[in-house]
Amino acid sequence: MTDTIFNLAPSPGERAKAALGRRNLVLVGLMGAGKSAIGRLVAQQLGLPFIDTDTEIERVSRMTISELFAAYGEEEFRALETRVIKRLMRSGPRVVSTGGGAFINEKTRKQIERGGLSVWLNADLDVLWDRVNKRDHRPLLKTENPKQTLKDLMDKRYPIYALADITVQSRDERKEVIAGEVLTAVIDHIGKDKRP
Ligand SMILES: Nc1ncnc2c1ncn2[C@@H]1O[C@H](COP(=O)(O)OP(=O)(O)O)[C@@H](O)[C@H]1O
Ligand SMILES: O=C(O)C1=C[C@@H](OP(=O)(O)O)[C@@H](O)[C@H](O)C1
Ligand SMILES: [Mg+2]
Repeated sequence: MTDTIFNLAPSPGERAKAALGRRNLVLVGLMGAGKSAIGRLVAQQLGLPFIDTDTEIERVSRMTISELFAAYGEEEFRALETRVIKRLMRSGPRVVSTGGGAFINEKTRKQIERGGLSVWLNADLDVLWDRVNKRDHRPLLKTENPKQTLKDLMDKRYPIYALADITVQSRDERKEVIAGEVLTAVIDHIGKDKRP
């Protein structure tokens, strides 16, 4: 009997999904914060579709992000990014992981504010560096001193990421734990919104 009652209690995923309604859950933050990896897990727990905007841009352009930067430059990439996010924010719900620069662009940020609930995956420099250092597919980090570049981007971008609806600390902890904290933060945030 107790078991039956226990099993009927909604899971954090179900509660967060109900709280989200038709809104998209949008992950923002710097390169290496875990937006793509955590977003995928969060979507699984919510039972919602998952879209990574970089993957979507690569799909529609039939080029990798590095190829796009090399052939057309960052400005053209940002224009594509804005267009993809605008389209995604028109319907929902789903989980959307953005590229690190998306939320920094004012036009894109306004679109996210209208169609989504934003979550900043905040992380310190050493955590980010450890993660991005393992791969070389990020064009903005192809500099003489990529760790310093990352630090400069943190200084510029963190005040803007801080405008997100919710902040979750991404750190040296299992991905499932961070994904669980995102769900709890969504439930808490929306609960607070509804209080008189
Ligand atoms: N909590 C975590 N623990 C260990 N590795 C992680 C964690 N979060 C992300 N990663 C790894 O760090 C790398 C960068 O993550 P990714 O999701 O691509 O970041 P972003 O999309 O924010 O740039 C990936 O290899 C990913 O698997
Ligand atoms: O920070 C940025 O401006 C960028 C981050 C990348 O995505 P991730 O944050 O998923 O690495 C990708 O969109 C592109 O290389 C530019
Ligand atoms: Mg990513």
